[in-house]
Amino acid sequence: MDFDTLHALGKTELHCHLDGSLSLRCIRQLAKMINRPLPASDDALRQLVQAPADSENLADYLKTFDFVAPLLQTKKALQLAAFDVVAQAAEENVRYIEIRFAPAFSISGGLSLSEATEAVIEGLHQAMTKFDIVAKALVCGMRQLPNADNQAMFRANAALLGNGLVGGDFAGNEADFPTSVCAPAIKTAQALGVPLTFHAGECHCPQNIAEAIFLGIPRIGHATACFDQPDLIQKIVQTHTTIELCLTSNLQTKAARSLDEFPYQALKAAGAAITINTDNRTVSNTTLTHEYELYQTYFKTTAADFLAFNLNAINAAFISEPAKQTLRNRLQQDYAAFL
Ligand SMILES: O=c1[nH]cnc2c1ncn2[C@H]1C[C@H](O)[C@@H](CO)O1
Ligand SMILES: [Zn+2]
Repeated sequence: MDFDTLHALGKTELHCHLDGSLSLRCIRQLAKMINRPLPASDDALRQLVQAPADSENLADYLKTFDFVAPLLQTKKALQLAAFDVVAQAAEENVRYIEIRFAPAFSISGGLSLSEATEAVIEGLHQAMTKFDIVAKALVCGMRQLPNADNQAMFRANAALLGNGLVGGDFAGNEADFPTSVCAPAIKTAQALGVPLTFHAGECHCPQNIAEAIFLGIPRIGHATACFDQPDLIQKIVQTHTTIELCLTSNLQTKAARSLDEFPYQALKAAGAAITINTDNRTVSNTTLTHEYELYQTYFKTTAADFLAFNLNAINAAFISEPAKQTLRNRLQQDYAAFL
């Protein structure tokens, strides 16, 4: 399929970070609101907000996020940011998206942990009235923060569940903060009834994936380190764990040092529920259409595969069964001409 066809295909995205996906136009708008000077040329700005081509690891990649954090400290900024990311997704025919962000990184201007989320939800709602897309929010605990902080964040946000907020995640510094360290906050989120996904396997540590599954988490972001672990892949299949693959991001963080270390083929062959995601549209300089193009080029992924991955995403989405059925019908229609 050519790029225009891939662009036109209906899509779904479970794994997209708000702060890593702001358009340059939105970054300029938010910077202006706080009188922060930015380079005049988009090329120069891009250098500041994209992960460096020579990132050595996840920690290196994550440094890029420090640049936008000060821009996301007011209700208005978070609303505009959420609207902006949904608009980008709708433009490439994403029918359903879950957008995640860390409330703890948006409270230095005086917002509370739940006000930050309310602002994101407001932006998502505004975008849904304008575009043909369903957009929901996930709140991220951060691995490097104390469990008490992540627990406070989930407690503060639990009341918003079902009202635009549909679940939670843990992101951040995996190399220094393994899954076991986060177990108390994971258990708190689960006790509060927060559906969870979880970043794991970006640092050549399959144990972090295994522990997340053991803790009962039904979706794993990345899971890259399972690529040469047949027993773990079997576990993923047996437990019906859905995997949120992020190809470009993995090559940048060196979670996969080559395509051979990317687990797509091994997971697909084993019958695992995989999904395709951008992770960070701006930091990784990608779009979902571009990711589809890469899968097609590298792995000969077909329209039937793409449909199957979209249906996997719908199955694992943190929304009601009737809402899922509406999206499934829509995607079946989208792909009918290509199968
Ligand atoms: O790929 C990632 N792995 C771990 N953490 C990540 C990744 N992409 C973004 N993050 C972090 C940085 C953001 O500030 C935070 C919330 O979106 O999530
Ligand atoms: Zn991520």
